[in-house]
Amino acid sequence: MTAIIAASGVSKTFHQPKRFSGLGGALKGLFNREYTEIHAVADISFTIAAGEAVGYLGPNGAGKSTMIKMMTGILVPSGGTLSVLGRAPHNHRMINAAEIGVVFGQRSQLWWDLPVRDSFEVNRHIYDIPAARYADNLAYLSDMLAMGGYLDRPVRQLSLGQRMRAEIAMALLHDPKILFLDEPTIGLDVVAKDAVRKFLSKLNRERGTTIILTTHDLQDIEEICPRLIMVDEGKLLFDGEVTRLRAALGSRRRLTLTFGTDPGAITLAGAQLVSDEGAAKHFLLDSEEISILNVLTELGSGYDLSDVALEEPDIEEVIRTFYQNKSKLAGA
Ligand SMILES: Nc1ncnc2c1ncn2[C@@H]1O[C@H](COP(=O)(O)OP(=O)(O)OP(=O)(O)O)[C@@H](O)[C@H]1O
Repeated sequence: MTAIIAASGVSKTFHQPKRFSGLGGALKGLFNREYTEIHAVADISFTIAAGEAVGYLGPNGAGKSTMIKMMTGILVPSGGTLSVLGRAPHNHRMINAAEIGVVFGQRSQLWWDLPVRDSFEVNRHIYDIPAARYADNLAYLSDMLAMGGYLDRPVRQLSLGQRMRAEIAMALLHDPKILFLDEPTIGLDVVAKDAVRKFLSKLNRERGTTIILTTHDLQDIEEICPRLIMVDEGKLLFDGEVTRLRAALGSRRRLTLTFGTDPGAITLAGAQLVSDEGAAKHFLLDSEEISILNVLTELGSGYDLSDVALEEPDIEEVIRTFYQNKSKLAGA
């Protein structure tokens, strides 16, 4: 697959004027400008292929929005090279804008007092979308995002969930190859989050639209993005499949064996008993290699086993372990 986004040693440094306290400090600041350097993005490299869905994750101030703003051409990198669809985005903002879609969860692109449909019409003119394609896309998006009931209502009357669905539709009317989303589910309730996630996942699968999203919500990653890029303090900490992250951290799967009657104490090689409720026993498996078949063979016959459940470690737990074990990942 060809890379449609390539970042090589990309960095972004902001220079913020130092503030001094008190009146004397304010005067000092006027005549003696000193700056603090903020390395919002520091030497980040990755490539993204067409059709991928990638989650960009990190704590507050990690540099996620700054990276998205560079990829969309809003900010100019301070160092390194960045290419989106074969071009440096900040040098080709107009052409770049025609081929990408952008959704900023906290900033609306819709016109507040106009009906949703009118905002869409504005984009139709800006992007010069042919009438038939516009009609097709509007029908598809309106159906997929269940917007039929509110297309003719002013944006200010919409719920946050309705508005977010309209924001996403607005960003997709011109058929962008890449959709960037900065915190698309922030502030939404569970039902609205679910609708947004299902749609994005379907869009990626059915239309092959490349998706890059930043989020604090790990469930966004679980449901939309097989690949995860993690950053902290501007630096790249992990880039790979969520499953590889789990394996690298040794996060363990949880096995629950349920019996018709309490079989008493049970020990299994390769598994550690973490809680014993009599008829239900919970184990943590020591490694990725152990399968249910291994366990059942180890257990042997003669047990009144009624259910076996194997759960992947919760992603929240994986990420927590990650931040506690950053160094372990260096060689992962
Ligand atoms: N225009 C700016 N001028 C100065 N510093 C900035 C500017 N924009 C961002 N920063 C700083 O750069 C760092 C990274 O900010 P950024 O918004 O990219 O982080 P983030 O990971 O998106 O955070 P959050 O999850 O809180 O949105 C922060 O320390 C922030 O204060």
